[in-house]
Amino acid sequence: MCESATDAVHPRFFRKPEHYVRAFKIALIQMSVGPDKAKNVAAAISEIHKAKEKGAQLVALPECFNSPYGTKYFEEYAEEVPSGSTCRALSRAAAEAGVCVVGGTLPERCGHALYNTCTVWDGSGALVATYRKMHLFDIDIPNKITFKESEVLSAGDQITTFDYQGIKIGIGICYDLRFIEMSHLMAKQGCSLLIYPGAFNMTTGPKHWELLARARANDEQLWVALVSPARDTTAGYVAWGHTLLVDPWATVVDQLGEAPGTIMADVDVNLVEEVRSQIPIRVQRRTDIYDTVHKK
Ligand SMILES: NC(=O)CC(=O)C(=O)O
Repeated sequence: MCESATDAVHPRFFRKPEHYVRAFKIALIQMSVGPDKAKNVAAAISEIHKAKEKGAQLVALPECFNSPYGTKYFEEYAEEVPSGSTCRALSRAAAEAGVCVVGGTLPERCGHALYNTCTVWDGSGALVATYRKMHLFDIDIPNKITFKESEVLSAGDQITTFDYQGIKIGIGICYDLRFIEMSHLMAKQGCSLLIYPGAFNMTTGPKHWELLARARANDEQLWVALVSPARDTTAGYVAWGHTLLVDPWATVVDQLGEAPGTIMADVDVNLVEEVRSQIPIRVQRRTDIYDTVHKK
């Protein structure tokens, strides 16, 4: 078998660990979420196993997959991370299926504070990352939608990435998608994929959901996955749905509609390198004139 030029010159120093991969199969689960927490969690676990059977190696769930999305629900549905029953179920499912699980989000209780939190589990069921939504969803569009997460939630303050078999993945939650500085810093930290569990609504969804996913993919030349709950028109907050995957060329690889469903696709990091080498904006930035800095 041919050795690559790099291996031939520096056999010891440049060889990547055996478990590193260049591509993997991702499953994005757009599931229905209702008021019955146990039923929501059981549905998520069942979807993780189904995705594994179809070949998924990393499975991502939507924002608020164990609770309806709304400030009046967070206190009642909140759990401690990682000791709560939802986290224990996610850990068990990840270990039984042997897949990495990006556990959407759940309302987290920590002392007196509540957070909108994403947990990430590896294929042995170990917690590898916890991310608390950093930009709270406080908006007021008269006669359309007014929402104020900050009435009950506290904001996280840690940009969070994790390693999946040599591929760095960043996590954001819903409204975070609007903040280019955050995605830029995750890209600077080496991410090839950003996953955002999210639940845009019937006003902002059609206007901005796909636009922002493609914008972030194009700005940072990486993969972007947005994972929404399915639409429930009887809910207090009606989610847009439209779970989607965008590649580093900012092309929509697949997008669901409003109904429950799953996107199964290959995420190939070679594409990240292809775009970044062919359109080299990363090395052409005028950081002598401007910059984006990580303060915390
Ligand atoms: N629900 C959110 O956090 C964000 C959202 O719906 C939007 O930005 O629009």
